[in-house]
Amino acid sequence: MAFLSACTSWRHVHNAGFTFITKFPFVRNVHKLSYHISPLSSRFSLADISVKENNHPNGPQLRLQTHFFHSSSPMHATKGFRFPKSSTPLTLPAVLSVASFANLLQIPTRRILRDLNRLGIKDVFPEYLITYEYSSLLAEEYGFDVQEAAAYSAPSPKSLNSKKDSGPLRPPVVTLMGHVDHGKTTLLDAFRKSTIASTEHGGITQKIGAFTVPFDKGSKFITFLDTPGHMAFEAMRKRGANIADIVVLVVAGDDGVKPQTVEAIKHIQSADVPVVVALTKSDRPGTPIHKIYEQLLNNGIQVEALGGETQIIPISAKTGKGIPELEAAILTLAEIMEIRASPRDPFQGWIVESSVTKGVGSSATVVVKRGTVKKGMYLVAGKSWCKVRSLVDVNKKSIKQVLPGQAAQVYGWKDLPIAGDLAYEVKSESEAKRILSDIYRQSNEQNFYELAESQNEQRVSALAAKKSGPAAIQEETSVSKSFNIIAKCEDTGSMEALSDYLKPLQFGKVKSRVLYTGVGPVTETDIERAETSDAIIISFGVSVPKATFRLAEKHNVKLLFHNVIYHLMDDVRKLFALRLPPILVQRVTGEAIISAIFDIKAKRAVVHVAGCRVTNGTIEKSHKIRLVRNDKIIWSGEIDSLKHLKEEVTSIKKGRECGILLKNFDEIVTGDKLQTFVEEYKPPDF
Ligand SMILES: Nc1nc2c(ncn2[C@@H]2O[C@H](COP(=O)(O)OP(=O)(O)OP(=O)(O)O)[C@@H](O)[C@H]2O)c(=O)[nH]1
Repeated sequence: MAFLSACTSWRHVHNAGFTFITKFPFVRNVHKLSYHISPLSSRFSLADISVKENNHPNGPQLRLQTHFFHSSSPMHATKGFRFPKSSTPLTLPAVLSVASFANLLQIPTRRILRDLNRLGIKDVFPEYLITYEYSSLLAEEYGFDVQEAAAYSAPSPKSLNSKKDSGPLRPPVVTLMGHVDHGKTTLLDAFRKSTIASTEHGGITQKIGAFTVPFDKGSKFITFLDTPGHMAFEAMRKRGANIADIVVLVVAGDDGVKPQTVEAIKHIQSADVPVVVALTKSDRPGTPIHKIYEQLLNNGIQVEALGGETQIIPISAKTGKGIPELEAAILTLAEIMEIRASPRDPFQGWIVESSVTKGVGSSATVVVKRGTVKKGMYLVAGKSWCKVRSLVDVNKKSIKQVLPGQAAQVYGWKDLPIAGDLAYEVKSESEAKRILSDIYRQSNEQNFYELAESQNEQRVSALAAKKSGPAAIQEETSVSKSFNIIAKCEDTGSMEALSDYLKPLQFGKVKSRVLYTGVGPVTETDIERAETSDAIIISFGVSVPKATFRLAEKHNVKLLFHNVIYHLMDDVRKLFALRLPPILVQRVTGEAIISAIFDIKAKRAVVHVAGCRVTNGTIEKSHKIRLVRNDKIIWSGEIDSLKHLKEEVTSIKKGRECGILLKNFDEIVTGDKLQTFVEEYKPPDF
């Protein structure tokens, strides 16, 4: 097994025996298969295994070639079956059941089951799913010429940040990046003379906004992308850096370099994009400029004032100070970079955001990197295509075309493309459909492989658990505990951010499981699915009508609605904590300090009674009590007697004095603290 996995070039191994082809992502199946075939070696003389890695168009492949040669080989010795005389061409899907495979090959199912069994694949049945590498192996051994389906043929995009483009200069795409609340949107407002920042939910940006702003009396333009600073939106920031020609890194002068500034710098560096630093809020007193220079330098920004090439421009979006200098710096940098694109080239660009509007359908914000988008054109992006129905610019004005370096809303998508998808022009509806059918086929293959793998794995572990008895079954079920979530969002960008936050949630053996996410309102189907799968539903940014809340309540489904990511995160964590096994905690109900010790004669001996003043809460006689000395719990137990003056009482409130006799504990000293407490179960802090 280890031997097979170690092979990276043609090798020959004696005493082995058949052929299979596997794509790189499923190489781990090689291990499984090699495990499965091991029983064979004792039964058959197997001839030759060759392993080769080559440059297949679908990615690296491992090809293992072997030949059954022995007369006792199950395939060759099979009675009553005539192999195709010459190799008959056969195309196999990614995954199919044993029964369908048998049908396709016109070989009796029981014979295939038996041969699989002999190959070491035990407990197979007609519905058992076999993946391509198994089916192709078998089919070849039955004499078929297995042919692979055509590979995905979408045009591969040239680098969209190519500096080699010819054509006229185009407006630069400038992404604003930085830590939350450092002033990105307010800076954009200053450029646009708008007031977006004041209208945002929770005062934070939660989606990428694209705005084309005129400068120099309309002779020049810059297309700005505003990115969210909250930690949850890392994927959007990364995308923002990848799409940008230039990044403006926003750092608040009064706060300096913070975690999301550092993260933004990493994305800027990995996208290899030039940067200008805007030192915002410089109207506030005491901006420690040199400290910030050092922080930036320590994170790889070569500050101009310290001999590097990156300009740091102090600005105030409130007073307008430094704004013209920042604008000039961006335009000069763009001129030096000579960002060119021909409007006549085939269109290529990026989807930066996408959403569904009731009555209008799917729309996507597209940034054009080269070529022109016009009404009537055919576009493909991700798994969607579109005949451009209408175009709307950033001022919500209907336009006829979008030129390179500009952003606009494109309407007419058949399905919703996803933020971050590459968008490109195709010639016709039929070309778009052909490309998409290839894309879908590939993605279905991947899904099928995963489905088959998980089903087969489940079977293997179920069998193992059955053999090991009830304890193993118990262990298995406790591992698979999950906090199921269905999430509906306003747009694909927030859907991605929410998924990125939800998917890794885990505490001990309890894990989150995002059943699915979608764009649009919560539907009755979502509620029914949540009910059957014991899931909560999250609606992020899409308001939920009262009737939907009522329906969810009727089905006993928890439905959360939030506009602001950090409020949503708080609530999700609370609900997750409720699914965790509760922990036993001691809640202190009263505290008293021992100020004197009285020796009292009891029936047979002298006992020490603690003379106390209650300093916090109420001392309840019925509660448990513990003694704390030098911040350490020395003892815990029960109260034997609680007295106010001479009267036995059940409780004593803060500020009053009392005498406490502890049950079976006598070693008290003045200054000790007595705490009454109750024990309760509560969800662990998560
Ligand atoms: N005094 C002063 N306040 C500013 C300046 N720029 C932004 N602010 C304030 O800083 C706060 C945050 O500003 P935003 O523009 O929303 O910050 P942001 O970086 O876009 O925030 P996120 O997008 O949520 O990451 C707001 O209260 C602004 O009014 C500035 O130059 N001077």
